[in-house]
Amino acid sequence: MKTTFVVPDDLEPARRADDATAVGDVIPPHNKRCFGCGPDAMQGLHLQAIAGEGLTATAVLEVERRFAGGPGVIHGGILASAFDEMMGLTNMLMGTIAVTAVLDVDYAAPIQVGTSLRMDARVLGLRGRKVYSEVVAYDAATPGDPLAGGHGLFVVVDPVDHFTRANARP
Ligand SMILES: CCCCCCCC(=O)SCCNC(=O)CCNC(=O)[C@H](O)C(C)(C)COP(=O)(O)OP(=O)(O)OC[C@H]1O[C@@H](n2cnc3c(N)ncnc32)[C@H](O)[C@@H]1OP(=O)(O)O
Repeated sequence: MKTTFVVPDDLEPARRADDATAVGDVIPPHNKRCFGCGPDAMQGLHLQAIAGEGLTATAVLEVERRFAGGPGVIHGGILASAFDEMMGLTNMLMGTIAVTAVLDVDYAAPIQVGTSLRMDARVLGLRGRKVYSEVVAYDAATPGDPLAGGHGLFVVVDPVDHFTRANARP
């Protein structure tokens, strides 16, 4: 895969929170109406990310017909949303909330409607409030070369302050 996203080579190590979701359990949605993970988002992706060892998580997105962009293949924005959510949920294993500042997607191959898309995400490391994460996606039925990959730069925020200010804008 190819990417222009630059991951600093001197990242600080990130640590799993003591009370993080147990390995093998679903990371709870951060908002029930979230387009990516919320059970109450009627048109959403309904991602269920299973916490892995350390700061990793895995989920499967069933690429439904409603997610199409070009004929028979996933819409690029849907894939970007899924990647954003996967990394955002995985970041939560640190016990912090981090919002996306930069999202980079490598669309390595077309992904057909009907694919069970396995996404493996992990936190790469920190630089102050900045969190660097990555995600790689495969066809769950026939694992081989990745179909797509993503990187994100997230910034840790105080969620009450962040969302209060965001919602107060005129
Ligand atoms: C609820 C969480 C669940 C996750 C679900 C999935 C994630 C999402 O989709 S979140 C929604 C989409 N994202 C957003 O709405 C975020 C909107 N942006 C913002 O609120 C702000 O720009 C925010 C919080 C990212 C940064 O603002 P602020 O807190 O003032 O931090 P700021 O001081 O500007 O930047 C902090 C660091 O990040 C860097 N940074 C910030 N934005 C960028 C950027 N676009 N590119 C590169 N670096 C950046 C800064 O340079 C700075 O670096 P350093 O510490 O080395 O100086």
